[in-house]
Amino acid sequence: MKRMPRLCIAGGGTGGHVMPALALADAARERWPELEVSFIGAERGLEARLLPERGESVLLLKMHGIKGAGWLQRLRVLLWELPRSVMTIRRSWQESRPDLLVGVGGYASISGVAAALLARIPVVLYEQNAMPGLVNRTLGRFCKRVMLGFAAAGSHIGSGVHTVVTGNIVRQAIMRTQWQAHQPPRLLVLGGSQGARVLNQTVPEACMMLAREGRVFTVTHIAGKDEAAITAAKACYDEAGITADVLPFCDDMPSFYRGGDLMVARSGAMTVSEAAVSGMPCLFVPLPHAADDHQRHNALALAGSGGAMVLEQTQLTGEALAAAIEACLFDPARLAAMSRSTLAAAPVDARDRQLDVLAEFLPLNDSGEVCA
Ligand SMILES: CC(=O)N[C@H]1[C@@H](OP(=O)(O)OP(=O)(O)OC[C@H]2O[C@@H](n3ccc(=O)[nH]c3=O)[C@H](O)[C@@H]2O)O[C@H](CO)[C@@H](O)[C@@H]1O
Repeated sequence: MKRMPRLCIAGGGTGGHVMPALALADAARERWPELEVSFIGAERGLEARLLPERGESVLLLKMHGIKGAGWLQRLRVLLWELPRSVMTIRRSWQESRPDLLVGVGGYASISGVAAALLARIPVVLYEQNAMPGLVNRTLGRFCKRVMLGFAAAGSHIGSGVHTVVTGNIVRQAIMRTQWQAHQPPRLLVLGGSQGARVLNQTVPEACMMLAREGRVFTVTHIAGKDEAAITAAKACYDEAGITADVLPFCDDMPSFYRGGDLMVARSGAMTVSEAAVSGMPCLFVPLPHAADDHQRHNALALAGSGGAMVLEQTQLTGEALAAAIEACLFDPARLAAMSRSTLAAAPVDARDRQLDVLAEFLPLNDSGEVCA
């Protein structure tokens, strides 16, 4: 029987890992229609909902993260959950061994990468952030390539690691969005894929102050799953007479980006890259305790081009945020200039660059088609 070439994408947990994984799968299928793509994820991750909804084939592992966990939980993960997951993965490969595994980060990535290395399957890692995480820095030397979402990450990875700056791969529908000014102006709020408490509290407060000064604008606010925060933010916008949509999660991010003039956001890697490709002017509030301060490094990639401003969470009061929003949202010329600057920093050819890296390790014939 003819055996189709197979790509396995391992990782997930939050949107910052799942969304680029989906974008990569779509791109790979488009370039190589015969390629079989499967995923390895965690039962607790966002992928457990999103991938089956899309009809994707996914092996979901019973795994917990170790970030912020106590030592007992860490030991349990490292000595029990990780080896068990590796065995589960290797068993699943008895029938359908992949030709290449891409580790996109998150809980399930480590198990997938470990299983692939043990089975001598080529591994490519994908680091989305401008400051690479410990796992990629450590495992990188055992893998064929490490694809970098931001060029700045390169200087933080050891010399024994083969890195390729590809940029972050953004879903095609978001690539097609184009920034345009609206009247009245529209403010977007995005606390990453899980919401951000500080934005849920401070942005409605700042908006209330602006409304009291007679400013007219609308708000779309993605707040995460915290029901109490959603209710409180809605009440604040209503009291100020602001037309606002507050939602826990948005499944239509292209419309979200199309519908805004300025975004206040956390600076997760994909938020920053999506803002760049859609030309979205931004006020970023980096997560202060992100590992190695990676959210600040991500934000600086756009701030350096002039398309974004970075606001410190420690100094983020309603007044300070209101002043920053005021300075941008009601100045069409400034917004347009910021939009041009974000676009100039956009990873426009990340898709091709990532596929070119994968092509080095997939079984392809001379015409670049996958071969059985
Ligand atoms: C708290 C935390 O650990 N955050 C990390 C996590 O962020 P997080 O998961 O928030 O990731 P990003 O900001 O990088 O990306 C969020 C992704 O989810 C999508 N999205 C978001 C909200 C929504 O309602 N709908 C939706 O589809 C966005 O379009 C984007 O594709 O992974 C990132 C990438 O490694 C890191 O930079 C962040 O530091």
